[in-house]
Amino acid sequence: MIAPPSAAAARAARERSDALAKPLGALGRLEDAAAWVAACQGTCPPRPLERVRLTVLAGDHGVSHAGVSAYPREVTGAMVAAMAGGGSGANVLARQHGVAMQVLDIAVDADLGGLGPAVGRHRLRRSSGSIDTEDALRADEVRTALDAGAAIAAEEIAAGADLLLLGDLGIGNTTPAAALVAATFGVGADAVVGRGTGVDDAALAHKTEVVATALARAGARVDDPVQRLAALGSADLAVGVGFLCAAARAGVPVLLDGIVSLAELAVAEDLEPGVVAWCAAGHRSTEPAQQLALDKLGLEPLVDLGLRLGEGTGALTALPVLRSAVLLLREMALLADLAPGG
Ligand SMILES: O=C(O)c1ccc[n+]([C@@H]2O[C@H](COP(=O)([O-])O)[C@@H](O)[C@H]2O)c1
Ligand SMILES: Cc1cc2nc[nH]c2cc1C
Repeated sequence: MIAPPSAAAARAARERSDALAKPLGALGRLEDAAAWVAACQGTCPPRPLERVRLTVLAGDHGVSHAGVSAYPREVTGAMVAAMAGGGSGANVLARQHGVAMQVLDIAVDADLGGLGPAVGRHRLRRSSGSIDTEDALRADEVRTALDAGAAIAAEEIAAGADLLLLGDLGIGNTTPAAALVAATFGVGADAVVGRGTGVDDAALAHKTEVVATALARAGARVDDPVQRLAALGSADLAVGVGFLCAAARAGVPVLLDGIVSLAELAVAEDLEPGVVAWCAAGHRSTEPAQQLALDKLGLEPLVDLGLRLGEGTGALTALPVLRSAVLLLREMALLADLAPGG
């Protein structure tokens, strides 16, 4: 069990919130958000979230050859290059909000060596297995991926981070993510599969079949989180699980993104109970699996704008809201200090 954030700091934050120059509860869920940051930092009022870092984990998926996405597999490598060059949606928002951002090629089906050594320094393999017909990974590859995720989180924390953001990039990745959510919470493919990049009705039905086939193929092995990642996950998803576990162990809070980060958290919480307390939900994605995981894990997202881009863009969009919550708790006057009569 991972040690929880400070209950005493959360209590102090609630008391301070109640004492601010406003009607009781008038800042709504911003009060919850500020209390979460205070609890994670173990201090009230919490420090401003100045040093924020985003890691985008990129990988390809065997199922992207199986008609489950609206876009071809080649987009993954092209988007990693765009991101390394600063042109993705996530780059725009990271620049706007002063977030240090990196993209890592974990298992892209392309040679991205031309982007320089940093992008590929945690590369594990070329694509992951097609989960409807074979395991995504061997169990030893899952363990290597979990260790890589922990090493990436450690690098980010060593660079100085008040808050970590986790993003994803990979054509087809909503299929293994949905399968992991279904297996974790014991629901069927129908309850988790969504349109991802925008598949039509026929492809949605096919994608549901692919997830159902994968779940049937994996069988009872999915009760074990490592076997679940091996059977239904991918290298990049397993790295994300290791990243979340390590951040929580180190007591560094994480702002989550869409379906992939929620699937990663669902498995992480099984692997090391207590991770979820160190995570906040950035946004509500359009994917049913993300909404199901949010509900099951007891998380309420900060924003709900119909985003379905991935890359960490939902977390980046929510970041100013979280920052506002912290500043309000730090800087507002107290009701008791107001001059009588104004
Ligand atoms: O974050 C989300 O909830 C989300 C929802 C739909 C699509 N995506 C992004 O789109 C890609 C996966 O979609 P798909 O249809 O190829 O499985 C991948 O690069 C994700 O980052 C992301
Ligand atoms: C262009 C494009 C950009 C993306 N960014 C994350 N997923 C993506 C999927 C596509 C297709």
